[in-house]
Amino acid sequence: MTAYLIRNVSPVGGEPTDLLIRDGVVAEVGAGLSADDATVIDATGLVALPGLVDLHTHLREPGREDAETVESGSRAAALGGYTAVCAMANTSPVADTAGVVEQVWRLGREAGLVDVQPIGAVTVGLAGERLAELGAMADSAARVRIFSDDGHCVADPRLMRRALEYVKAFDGVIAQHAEEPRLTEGAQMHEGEVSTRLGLTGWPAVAEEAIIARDVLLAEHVGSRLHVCHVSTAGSVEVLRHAKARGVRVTAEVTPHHLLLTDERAESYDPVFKVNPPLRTAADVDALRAALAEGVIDVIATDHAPHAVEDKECEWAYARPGMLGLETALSIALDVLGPRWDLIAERMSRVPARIAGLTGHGLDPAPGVPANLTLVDPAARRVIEPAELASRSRNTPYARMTLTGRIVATFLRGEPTVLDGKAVK
Ligand SMILES: NC(=O)N[C@@H](CC(=O)O)C(=O)O
Ligand SMILES: [Zn+2]
Ligand SMILES: [Zn+2]
Repeated sequence: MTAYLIRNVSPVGGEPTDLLIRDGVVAEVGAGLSADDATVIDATGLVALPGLVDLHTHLREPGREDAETVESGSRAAALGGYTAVCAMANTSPVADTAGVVEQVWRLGREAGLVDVQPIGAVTVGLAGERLAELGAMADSAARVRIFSDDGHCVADPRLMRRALEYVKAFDGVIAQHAEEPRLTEGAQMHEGEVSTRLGLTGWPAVAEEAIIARDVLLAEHVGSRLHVCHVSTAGSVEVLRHAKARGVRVTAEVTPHHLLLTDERAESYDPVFKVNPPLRTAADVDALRAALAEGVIDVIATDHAPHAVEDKECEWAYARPGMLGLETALSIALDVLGPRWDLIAERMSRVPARIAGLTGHGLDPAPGVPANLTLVDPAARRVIEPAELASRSRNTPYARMTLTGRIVATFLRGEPTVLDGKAVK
């Protein structure tokens, strides 16, 4: 195993220093280190973050390997500065058995670019009728702790209650896609002024807020853990604030796109901007940003949702919802939050690692800590070229935009997965 000496890097909240990485861990931290056998990386001007952790990634394998594979998605993640991703269960077959989650987990190990932590489905086939084998998935080699029917809402309150009760035994968490299905039938975009003008069926904010309100009450009632996926409205923030003030065990995520883009993008009728939940208003974006800074929203999660060209480059009404996120998330966070590195580390690494129970991740470099970290050049600017992305899909909403910040290197347990901004394998 090669040792690496990272020279003159800025740790979060500290003065430039050197890091020596050896045998998978951070061996030494301090100015003026030397090691004859180490490969030296001049990191002047770079920031060292704990490796990013994504609570919400769609890797599409098994079933839609044309859109993404565990390997291609892992490479996109590493290039985005991630060292761990949680893979959503809406694959084909659905990840609702120990067999499927173990398959995804093994594929992640084989790719060896990030730790792939499978999420298990809450209900069999995501059909919302019967609980899946949550215990068997938790006991499997994949050690599943997060369960989600993402893509679908666990709409039946009795099933949701039973799922919350069930996962308490192993400190699991239910990650809810909050969408009251009866309020979003045929919905194409956010319900508001723009949808009225365009004549597209609206997805009202209340369809999200009503489910979050119900679920925080259920979580409180049974004393279990709830995580809310892709929060998108100002009203949801108020419900979460209220629940947290009451001590409910609820955490929440926001995506980069909901922090940056608004429903006005739909005016282009470009389906790249079609996503679930839909892009909302500028007032919602402002509320989400404030909630993220304040901690009412705990983490940024990408909801990286690759789709094949034929599912995306078609009429708006027929296009699948979802956009890529892994390779651009840090740049969007930097744009939205500014160079508040401690806040970025908190929202994109430390807190998501804690929610997922990934004990080797989300740790700032210190002697003996697993060397999961990423080096960022905050001054670099790059133009996003969809064809140059590592993802197998091209549905980025940032095509040809100039973004600030670039991942220079990522280390997974001391081994580089990215060097000089390029994937190592
Ligand atoms: N976000 C999306 O618009 N799509 C996701 C499903 C989801 O996250 O709900 C997908 O799987 O494509
Ligand atoms: Zn979802
Ligand atoms: Zn999703």
